[in-house]
Amino acid sequence: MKHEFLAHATREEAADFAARMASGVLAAAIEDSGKASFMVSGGSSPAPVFNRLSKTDLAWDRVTVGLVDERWVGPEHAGSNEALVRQNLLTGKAGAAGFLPMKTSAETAGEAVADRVLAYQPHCDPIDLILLGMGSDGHTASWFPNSRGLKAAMHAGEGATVAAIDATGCEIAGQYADRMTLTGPAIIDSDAAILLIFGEDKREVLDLALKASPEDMPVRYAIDGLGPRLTIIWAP
Ligand SMILES: O=C1O[C@H](COP(=O)(O)O)[C@@H](O)[C@H](O)[C@H]1O
Repeated sequence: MKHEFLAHATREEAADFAARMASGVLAAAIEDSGKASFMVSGGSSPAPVFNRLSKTDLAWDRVTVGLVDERWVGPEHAGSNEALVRQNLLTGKAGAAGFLPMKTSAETAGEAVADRVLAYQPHCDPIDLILLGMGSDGHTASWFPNSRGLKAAMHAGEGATVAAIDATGCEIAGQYADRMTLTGPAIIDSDAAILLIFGEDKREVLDLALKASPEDMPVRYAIDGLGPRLTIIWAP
């Protein structure tokens, strides 16, 4: 069985739907097990969903929010995914949620992997909900085509929740080459997933990815692995 694809007329409607779906999934997980893990992406797409969720009634003190990936810069940096999440999601009602950073004081993402694998393990067993994005090169998380560490990250062993990526030379990664990302097993074992994409250009990228190999367009690996647990939400 494959993913569900939902096209909305506007980005506002898509963000409303994604926020409603996310709060429903998290509430069900809390009802089931008393807690929920919510792994979120950075980049430009998720902020409208974060803003809606931050105003949503939920037992946020039972939710642990973590990152799908991080650029190896501190939270004071404009490119930090942690900063985006703190400013847009972890405010208001959602301010009661716990937060699991990826960035540590280690010099490089690689040096922090062992520590972050352990920190993320209890919350990836499996992840209750993951919010993915997709770049115009077909990357998701920090799985950049042709990046160093991509294969090891996608095909990591069970329990290896995070990995380092060196995206030097990958245009879309820009100045943020040193990164940490959730691994293949962490992402594709998630109980539920949303892939949020905006714009006609990204719909074309998605169409290409559905015909491409996971190595060329790594979002394909997440789409195939998640199958019916994935909802793709798109708006022009
Ligand atoms: O660098 C990143 O890019 C992707 C896609 O971002 P977008 O700006 O095109 O929405 C994002 O999912 C990832 O978390 C981020 O680090």
